[in-house]
Amino acid sequence: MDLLVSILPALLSPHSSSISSLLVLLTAYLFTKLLFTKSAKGPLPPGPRGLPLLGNIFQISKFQWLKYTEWQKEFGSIFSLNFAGKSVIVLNTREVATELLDRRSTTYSSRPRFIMAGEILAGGVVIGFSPYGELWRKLRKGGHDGLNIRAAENYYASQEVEAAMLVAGLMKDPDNWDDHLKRTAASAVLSAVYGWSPIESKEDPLVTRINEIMHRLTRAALPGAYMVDTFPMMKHLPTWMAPWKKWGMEWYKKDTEMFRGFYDGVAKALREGDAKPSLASSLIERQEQHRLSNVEAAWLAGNMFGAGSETTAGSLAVFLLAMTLYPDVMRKAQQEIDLVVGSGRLPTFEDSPNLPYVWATVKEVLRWRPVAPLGLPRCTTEDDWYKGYFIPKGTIVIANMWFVYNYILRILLQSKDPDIYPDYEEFRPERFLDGEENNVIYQNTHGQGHVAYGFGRRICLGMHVANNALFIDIASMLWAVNIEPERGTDGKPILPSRTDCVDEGLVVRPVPFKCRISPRSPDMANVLQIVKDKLT
Ligand code: HEM
Repeated sequence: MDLLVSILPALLSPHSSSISSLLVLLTAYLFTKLLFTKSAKGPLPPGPRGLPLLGNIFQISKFQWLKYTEWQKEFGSIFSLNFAGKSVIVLNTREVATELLDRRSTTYSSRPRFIMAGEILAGGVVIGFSPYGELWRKLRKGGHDGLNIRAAENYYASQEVEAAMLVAGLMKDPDNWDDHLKRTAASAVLSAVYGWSPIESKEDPLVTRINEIMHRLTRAALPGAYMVDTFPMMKHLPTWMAPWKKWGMEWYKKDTEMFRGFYDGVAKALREGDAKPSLASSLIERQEQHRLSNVEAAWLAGNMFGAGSETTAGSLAVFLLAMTLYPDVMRKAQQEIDLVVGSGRLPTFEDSPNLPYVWATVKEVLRWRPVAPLGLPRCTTEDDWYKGYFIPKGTIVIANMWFVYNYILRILLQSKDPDIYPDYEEFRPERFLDGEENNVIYQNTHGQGHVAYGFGRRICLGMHVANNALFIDIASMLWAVNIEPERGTDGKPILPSRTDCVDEGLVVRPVPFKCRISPRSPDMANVLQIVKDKLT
């Protein structure tokens, strides 16, 4: 995801414009305008007025999901925008997102074309960028095999070890909590993907190398970054006329070699009977059945790091923010853990059925501040009509989860209990539990209770692995430490901002903030011994 937030912000961002890209956009506008005028078969959904030719691109603020939420008030559940001739629709309610992205998923499951990022730099084999079709189906099935809800259980043991390492890191070096979150998220994804042993630092050279690939792809997906994305014909220029193409192809070669190396390493370990369960090992075992080439399988595995690492780390940062602001929630979750787990050992996945409040906290983290508030953009593959509005083939579709996820809860809770209705801005895990501590499953949320993992056929492929990682990390942190606001010299708490966020391209996360992380038990040596026992 990877390119999650980056792509769309990028597609829409006025900040990246230069004179040349403006010219490109203008020309593109004239072509597309002509096309759209000819093919229009009905009114587009309503939307804000834009500038002649350039449409709405300069009206999009830095955090565009907030702007969309504002426009939703004026235009309702679905509105359309014009980005220099490119038609975009934004979905703002559960009804419309479920109707289009879930029920009509044959038409709404493709992605916009990313020529430089997806086709040249990544050889057309990045699952998140792939158009809806045969290749995407193969990749998705292969990925599903190693990441589905059952397969995700194979990674319990390594996720528990990661959580113990996280706790040890936070206890010894609490001020750098963000580094520990990033390390653990990266390490846990690599372990699930390749079965590797934990990495020691977020600066590990392999992690840096994979991060570079993901950031290269993300940057290349920005509009105006490469003219070939506006003039697809340029893809066919010979490399002597197109140095960018040569550069892209060279990186593709190098990155493919690296991903092949990782993949072949797992194949070797499998042959030697020394491989831990992982996505790569499941791909190797069933590669023929999935009809995946070595390169496709190697990139499929390699991509997961980009999709899973920063999203998980960002969500853990949201958790720390919530605990800093909502001490009652922290204490309630700790009480549950103390009752079920006690103080003599760390929580494990065996405790999972007995920790409903911790699970509700995981869901609330994902609902309250989704790290991918716009998901990944979709693209329609057929003309469509919705409530009398025409949605042409090739329209970019954005689900504004920032609004949708709040909206779902508002509507559902309103019908159940009007008293709970106004509090959707609060962090309140109880909304996911009935009075008896059973999980409440809201309809049309793919069993999650929120839509932070997206919709329909392209819903997040790694959501079970992500849920489990969040669960065990959160349970272990709550077991080991208290998380409180910093205090000023006057002893008063300095509360971090509830809402300020930073768009890091890959994810949207809370702005850096300080909090005080301290061991719960006065006997820190004993706790560290328990952690150490877990790690040996
Ligand atoms: C808290 C963590 C995570 C969040 C919030 C998240 C969220 C998302 C979202 C919103 C999408 C777009 C879905 C759509 O188009 O409707 C997505 C796609 C994807 N995610 Fe995640 N994700 C997370 C973790 C992971 C992990 C751990 C992995 C892999 C191990 C992963 C792999 C993927 C892949 C491969 C896709 C592309 C699916 C496709 O296009 O078919 N994600 N994710």
